Order: sequence, then structure tokens, then C-alpha cells
Amino acid sequence: MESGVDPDEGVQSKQDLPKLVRGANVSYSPDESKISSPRFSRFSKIIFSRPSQPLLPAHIADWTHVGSFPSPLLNNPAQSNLGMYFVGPNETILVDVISDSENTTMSREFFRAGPRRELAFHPQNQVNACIVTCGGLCPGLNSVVRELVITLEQIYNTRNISGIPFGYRGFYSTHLEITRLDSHKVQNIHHEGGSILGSSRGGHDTQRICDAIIAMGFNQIYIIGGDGTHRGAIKIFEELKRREYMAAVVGVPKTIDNDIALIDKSFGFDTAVEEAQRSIKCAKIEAKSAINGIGLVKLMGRHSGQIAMFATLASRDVDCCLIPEVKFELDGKHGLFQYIEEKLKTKKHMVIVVAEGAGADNMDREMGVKGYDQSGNKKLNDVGLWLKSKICIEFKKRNREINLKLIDPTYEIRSVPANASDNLHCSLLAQSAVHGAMHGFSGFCVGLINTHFVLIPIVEICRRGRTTVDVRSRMWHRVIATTQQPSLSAQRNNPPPSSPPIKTLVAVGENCFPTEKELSLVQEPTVVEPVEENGKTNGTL
Ligand SMILES: Nc1ncnc2c1ncn2[C@@H]1O[C@H](COP(=O)(O)OP(=O)(O)O)[C@@H](O)[C@H]1O
Ligand SMILES: O=P(O)(O)OC[C@H]1O[C@](O)(COP(=O)(O)O)[C@@H](O)[C@@H]1O
Ligand SMILES: [Mg+2]
Repeated sequence: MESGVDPDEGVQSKQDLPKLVRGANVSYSPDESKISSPRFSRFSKIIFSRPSQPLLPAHIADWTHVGSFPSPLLNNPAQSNLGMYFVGPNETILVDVISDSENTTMSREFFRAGPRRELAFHPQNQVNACIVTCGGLCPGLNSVVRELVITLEQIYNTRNISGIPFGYRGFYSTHLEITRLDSHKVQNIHHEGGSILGSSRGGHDTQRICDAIIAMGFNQIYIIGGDGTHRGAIKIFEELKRREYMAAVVGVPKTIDNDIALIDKSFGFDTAVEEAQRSIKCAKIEAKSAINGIGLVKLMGRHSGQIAMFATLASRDVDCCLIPEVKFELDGKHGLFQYIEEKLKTKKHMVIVVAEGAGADNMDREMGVKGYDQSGNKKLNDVGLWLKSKICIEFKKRNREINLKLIDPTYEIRSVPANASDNLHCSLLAQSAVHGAMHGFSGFCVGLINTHFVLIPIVEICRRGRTTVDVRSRMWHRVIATTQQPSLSAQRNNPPPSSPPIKTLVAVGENCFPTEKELSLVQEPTVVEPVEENGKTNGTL
């Protein structure tokens, strides 16, 4: 083979790849003479586009004195066998991997997760870790808790691990008991849904949480939760740093709705889609077996229709997928009723999937806003019941027999244990979290980007807000192609605003600690704090 180029593929071999250059946005190929056009070899081009600064998480050495200890993995046989166990200090993962030669852009990059040679904590004598799960349930919470404990105990010989009960309020509520965790206790919990620690909404009191952390001497704080939880986590991180307290604050993003920005997907999402598919299958059977049968399946997703979209694509049995991002009307020649009428005429039955946030504006107009939950999230009217009643009334008016069956598996979907791929995902996230904390990083969360686990400054997650389905994306177009549904609105749907220009994303600063200006960009929902009465908190506890 000609040196460096596979004659069939035109791909440069690894040894000829250029060294990455730091500090510049470089775009070049290693040997232009071997490439037939200036930009392409036969089937590939090699372009490295980098920002000047990868987004480095904060390190506790930035505000307090820390020691330096060798990783116990140095004596681990796996390390000597593989010789490549540790992550290099400069290994990063590029975020923007789709390149368009006409519009060369800079890519953001994050530091790669994994074990590091040097630790900021003496793992055996110094670490006092705690774990908390917040927000709604999601398949895999127990798998993350389990792997955090196992990694802390079995890889790093840490013995002090505590479980905080029922979310943030568990740090300071006197009637909730903090438990000790060890590998024996967590051995089989990944086979169960939910969280052995319990979870809750509301109750974030930064000062009381930080007072409790300091009083109990916790110095590694593992926080598993969604977008709201991470907004809380950044406040804890900021406050502990202000108090010059040595602690690694680490987030593990959880969202069954898959609405956290940047990461490929959240743990639990695959399981949720798999479960949703089962309900769609049942809806299809019900619909097919009745005269003018309609199977209506309500799925989770208050702001983002990801579960509905992926379950629709995976099942391929759906005739109409309604998501919060796409407006729809009921009446008129473009409306849902008309589409149902036509579908029943031609196909004799149909399946409709609706995400819980779809049609929220229509329902709010009719029924008013239901209020807010303890975390400040808007409570939604039940779109399943609303649609069912609207469709039944309409077809009665038309004197047309229909048989509509509503299937609402929302809580079933999130309370099951993680499936195999999510279990693996959870384990790798938890290991990444512990390795990062042991090295001394703080104010970061772990996530999958382009199939690699990375360390993401939490502020990056917070300032980007929630991810929603991009109605201009190829994925949403695939949904339309599968269901064949028309646009159900006479109005054009407003496309979501495009991402901010990449240049502004890399301007966060070296340790990514949020400036006042950046924090002001973080969306703050109104937090409705729970009221404690007679030592008991109202709500779900
Ligand atoms: N802006 C915020 N600041 C501080 N804490 C918050 C904020 N938003 C939510 N939280 C806290 O995070 C926890 C979980 O939030 P929630 O929105 O219910 O779930 P999720 O984290 O899954 O989005 C709650 O205890 C809530 O009080
Ligand atoms: O009944 P709850 O606990 O408010 O949960 C319902 C909500 O939980 C979710 O599954 C996930 O919400 P979070 O990610 O904010 O926890 C939403 O889709 C749903 O609206
Ligand atoms: Mg949320």
C-alpha cells in the first residue's frame, strides 16, 4: 500500500495523521499532493477544526489547597496489561462532527472522561461521598447509584459513602434519614425500577444544603437529575466555592424526556422508547380489532416530543404523532378530525401517539393553566383525556361509529428497570463521574457526546436550556414519511430558533465558571418551594 493512503478508500493511515495544533482554528490535510482535489481524497477528506480552548471543568485546586495522590489503578493488573488505561490530560472529544466544506466551522470540544493518574483526594482516607437523586423517576437511576458505590468502593477503596433521601431536601430535612451505602447494599438494585434513595421535586435551599454538606464533611457530591437538578447543582457548586470548601460537585444528567442539551442521549431513554413501543403495539391490536378502531397512546414529554418521535419511528405502526413542538388544529380541512376521517375511510383503523405537552396551548385556552409543581414546572392538562373526549364528541356529531381506546403508560414507562443498553450506559456514566471527581474536577457533569463519555461544565448544560425536536431535522422528516401525516395546522409551524453561533459557545472561559452575564442567560423557572407543616413537607413525601 502506498504510504499513508489506502488506494481503495483514499483514507490516510493513522501514523500519517498530523499532530493536532492547539491554539488555532486549523483546517488542513496532511499531504495535499496525494489528494486529487484540494478538499477531498477519493472518499474522504481530513480536516481538523478546533476552537482555541477546549471547555475545561473547574478544578478544586482553583480555590483550595489539594494534595496529589497516585491512582490505585496504577497497581491494577488491567492497567499493566492494557497499558492504555489512563486518559491523557489533553484528550478531548469534538462535538461538531458534521462538516460542510462550504461552511467550515469551529468545533467545540470537551475533555474526555476516564481514570487519571493523579488524584486530588486520598481515595481511602479522605473521601466522604454522598449521592442524591432528584426530579422525576427515570429507568436506570438505581444502576447509576449502584455503579457510583461500586466504583468508589472497589476501584478507589473509599468507605464513606452516604445516600441522601428524597432529593435536595434530604440534605437538611430532619425527618429524613441519610443512609450509609456499600457494595453489599446496592448489589442487586439495578434490577429494580425507581431510586432506592427516593426522589422529589422542589426543596432546593442552597444555603441549607451547603451548610449540611459542610457539617457532614461531604467532599464528593454526586447529583443525579435533570435540567432543574443541574440548575440547583451549579448553585451548590458556586456556593461551596465561595466558601472555599474543598468538594467535587458532580452531575449525572437524567431525563426520560431526553431534553438535556449537548449529550447524545440520556440514560433511560432507550428503555422508555422500548416500553412505549409495547403500548403502541397494544394500541394497534385494539384498533385493528374494532370497527373504525382508534388506538390513542399518551407518552411523556412535556416540552420535548423525543419519546413520541423515537417510539413512532421504532414501531412503524403509528399514523399520527403529535408533539409539543408542532402545533395542530382539530377542526377545519387541515385539522386532526379531517385526517382521522380520511384514515378511517382508507385504512379502517389508526394509531395516534401524543406526547403529554402537545396541544398544551389549546388546552390552556380552554381549561386554563393548572399551576406549577414544586420545582416550578408547569403542570399540564391531560392531553390523552382531552383528545379522547374531543374525538368522540366530534364523531358522534358526524354520526360516525368509532371505537377509541386510550392507553396511558406514562408512569409505567419511567418506573421500569433499565434495559441492557441503558444499564451499560449508566455504569459508564457513573464510572466517569467518579474518575472525574477523584482527579479533583468540580462543577461538571458526565455525558455521552458522539459515543464518547466526556466531562461537561454544568454551566454549559444549564445555559443551553432544554433540547426539543427540531422540526426541520431529518429525524422529524422521517416521522412524517413513516406516518404520512399531513401538516395539521393551517398556520406554518414556527421553527425553533437555531443554535447560537458556535463562537459564542467557546467564549465561556477556561474553567467555565459562569460569569454574572452567563448566569443571567440561564432560564430560571419560578421555584415554588414546599411548605413545611408540623415538621412534614407537603407534596409527595
Ligand atoms: N432554578 C433552580 N434553582 C435551584 N434548584 C432548582 C432549580 N430548578 C429546579 N431545581 C431543583 O431541582 C430539583 C429537580 O428539579 P425538577 O425540575 O423537578 O426535575 P429535573 O431535575 O428532573 O428537571 C428540585 O429539587 C428543584 O427544587
Ligand atoms: O408526575 P411528575 O412527577 O410531575 O412527573 C411528570 C413529569 O416527569 C417527566 O417524566 C420528567 O420530568 P423531569 O425530567 O423534569 O423529572 C415529564 O415528562 C413529566 O411531565
Ligand atoms: Mg426537568
